[in-house]
Amino acid sequence: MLLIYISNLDANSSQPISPSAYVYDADILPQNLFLRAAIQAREELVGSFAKYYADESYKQGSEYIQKFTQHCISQGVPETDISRMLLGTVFNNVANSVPSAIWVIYHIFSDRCLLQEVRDEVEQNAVVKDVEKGAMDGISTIDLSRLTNSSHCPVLLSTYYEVFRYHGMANSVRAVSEDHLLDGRFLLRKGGLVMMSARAQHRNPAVWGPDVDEFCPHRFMPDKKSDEEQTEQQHGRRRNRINPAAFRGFGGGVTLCPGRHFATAEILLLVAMLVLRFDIQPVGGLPWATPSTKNSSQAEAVEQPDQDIEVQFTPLPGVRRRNWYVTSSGPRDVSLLAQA
Ligand code: HEM
Repeated sequence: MLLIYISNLDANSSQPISPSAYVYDADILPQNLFLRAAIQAREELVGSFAKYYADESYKQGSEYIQKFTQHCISQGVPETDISRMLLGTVFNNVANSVPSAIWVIYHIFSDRCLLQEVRDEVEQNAVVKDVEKGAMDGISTIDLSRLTNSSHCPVLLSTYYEVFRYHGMANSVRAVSEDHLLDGRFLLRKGGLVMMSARAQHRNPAVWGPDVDEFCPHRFMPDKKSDEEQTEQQHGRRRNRINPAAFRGFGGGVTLCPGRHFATAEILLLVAMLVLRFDIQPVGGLPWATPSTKNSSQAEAVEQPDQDIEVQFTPLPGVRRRNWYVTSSGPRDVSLLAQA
């Protein structure tokens, strides 16, 4: 087996691709020898989930677990495979959704101006019903479709995408099904594997511009086209805009993450609840420390902070005893998540 690692795919450019490393030939890395501890840990978890199903404990599980299991059963998935699939979804939720949520919360709350912008747009555009019962009590309803729509919550969504651009580190793996000369330079041999690093793509200045190494929450704001740009487009010329294919936060192609809308809904709802209900400050006082990420597991799609960030929640006045409901009124507009 041949594994090729491509680190500099520039989706906007026809410049040659520069692989940073090619590695490993000839099936010399048998899994059970080199990955023994990982495989053993995986099998232990699968065993625990199998017991969870065998003694029907899952029936006391969350609605998510119930629906997941019912779906697997209705699709004829064998019982032994359900516990393996459950391990996959738990891994995705814990390993990817949790650090992603942490980064969105961190970036919004550590920037007072950004916090105010997000708070204002969520309050004004995503809270659709506010039935007051008294000064403190009340029922508020958040529309998930508006949270995930760039015409209603552009700053929140732009910050969300920027988190995946800046902290995304997925390595998409593809098997080579036939010999192929990539870009006229690199021979991909049938039977080999190709790994594509999102981190390299997300840090390519040719695609993202000179501020590629900065976290820019407004980077993905919907375009407000200038007159000049509109004229350029009318004449069939296109500016060098961000190519959606350069965004690999959730991978791409046929293995584009099928959990992306679920993850987006749960993260944006959590963030909306936090900005509407709390102020969050670091326990040790300002400024916020930026945690390092050098110990991040390469198996995960998003960097993980090396240190805990201890924070203090202060409830905002006026919303302490409010009940919150969630509705979903229409289609989402998460264009960067829709690309295949
Ligand atoms: C913020 C959270 C998440 C991130 C950043 C993320 C990212 C990714 C990435 C980068 C891939 C690889 C795509 C490729 O190779 O091109 C992937 C695949 C996958 N993800 Fe997610 N994911 C997240 C959440 C979830 C959740 C919550 C689930 C399930 C409940 C899920 C289920 C899957 C599955 C099943 C695949 C494999 C798809 C296939 O091979 O066809 N993901 N994800």
